[in-house]
Amino acid sequence: MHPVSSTTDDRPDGSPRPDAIRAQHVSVTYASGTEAVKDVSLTVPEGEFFGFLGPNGAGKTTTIKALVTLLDPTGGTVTVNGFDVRRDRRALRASVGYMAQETSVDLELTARENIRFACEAYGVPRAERAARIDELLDLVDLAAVADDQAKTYSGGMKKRLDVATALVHRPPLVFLDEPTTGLDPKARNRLWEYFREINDAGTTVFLTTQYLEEADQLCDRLAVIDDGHIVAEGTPAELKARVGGDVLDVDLIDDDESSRDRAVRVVRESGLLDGEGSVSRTETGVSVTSLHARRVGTDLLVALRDAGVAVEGFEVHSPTLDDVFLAITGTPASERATSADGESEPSEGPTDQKVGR
Ligand SMILES: Nc1ncnc2c1ncn2[C@@H]1O[C@H](COP(=O)(O)OP(=O)(O)OP(=O)(O)O)[C@@H](O)[C@H]1O
Repeated sequence: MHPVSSTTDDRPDGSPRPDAIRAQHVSVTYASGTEAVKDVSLTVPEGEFFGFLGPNGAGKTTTIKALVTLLDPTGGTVTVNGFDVRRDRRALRASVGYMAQETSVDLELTARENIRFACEAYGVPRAERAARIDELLDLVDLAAVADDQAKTYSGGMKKRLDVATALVHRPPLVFLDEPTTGLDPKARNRLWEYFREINDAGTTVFLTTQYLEEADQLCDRLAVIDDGHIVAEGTPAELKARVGGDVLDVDLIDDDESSRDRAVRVVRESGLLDGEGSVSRTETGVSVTSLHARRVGTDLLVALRDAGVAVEGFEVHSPTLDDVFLAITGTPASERATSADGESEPSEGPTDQKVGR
């Protein structure tokens, strides 16, 4: 796999930005034998908002853990903020913030107390703590409830508190592991604002997500991981351009597997796509990507009807990152979910612990 190349602008004086993350041929095999990460190479320059996108179980969390020294890679080399993941573990950990998927908030404590605890754990000088706590409470809009116990907070508020605790030591690089999973759209949008603010202030962000829209909204550049391999990389616009054409999504009344397969055959055999484009099953029907999707859409619907395939609805649109995933892997992201058992320990891995603590 080729390393993910940088497209971020150089500095004003023309010198290239140093790399915040440099990972070469990284692999992680768990003791169970699961090869969770296979030959992953990526480079993230300072200041970038980088997205690591992939379905459930693709290897996102394992990659982050290898980057922040919570797991030892089975193979490959990693430097983060110039620190080697094997040789400079302590310095590396002190130089990054990490918001894990599971909350680290102590529900019995208030927001202020949670942040103060994180300041102590990260060694923020005593004299600076009060101001730092107020600054972070403001950043994540929790000042008004700062002295309420965290158990009274909504899911979104707890996530915001997690963001604040990951930032207490002002790390130049922050890892956000699926930070908005399970949140409603309003809470998600609010978190996006903070992530943008953090990045605008100069912090490099490495975000993992299953939400293609999230990656599209926030990220300068993306890598898509599937089954431990990086399968695509580029800016959101570049990835969408890879789809090559517009997308016709057709929902079927009978959307069982054989009906969807039949619809795929009908589209392929219709000859309407002039030998280009692609057609794949979706969860509820079929998706046709073609340079001619807009022009031949109606004819395709007629062909389906004539073949006895009942159509419930359809839509033609410009490609989204969902379409990118489908085009790259041939399967919708949602159909590729595998269960992350999370049971056995990695072959060389130390136990999980919060970075910097
Ligand atoms: N501790 C572990 N022991 C054994 N296998 C594991 C362990 N943790 C994860 N895996 C497996 O490694 C693979 C990658 O999992 P990982 O959690 O890195 O994926 P992910 O992309 O972060 O997914 P999710 O969105 O579910 O967090 C999966 O097959 C998962 O079942």
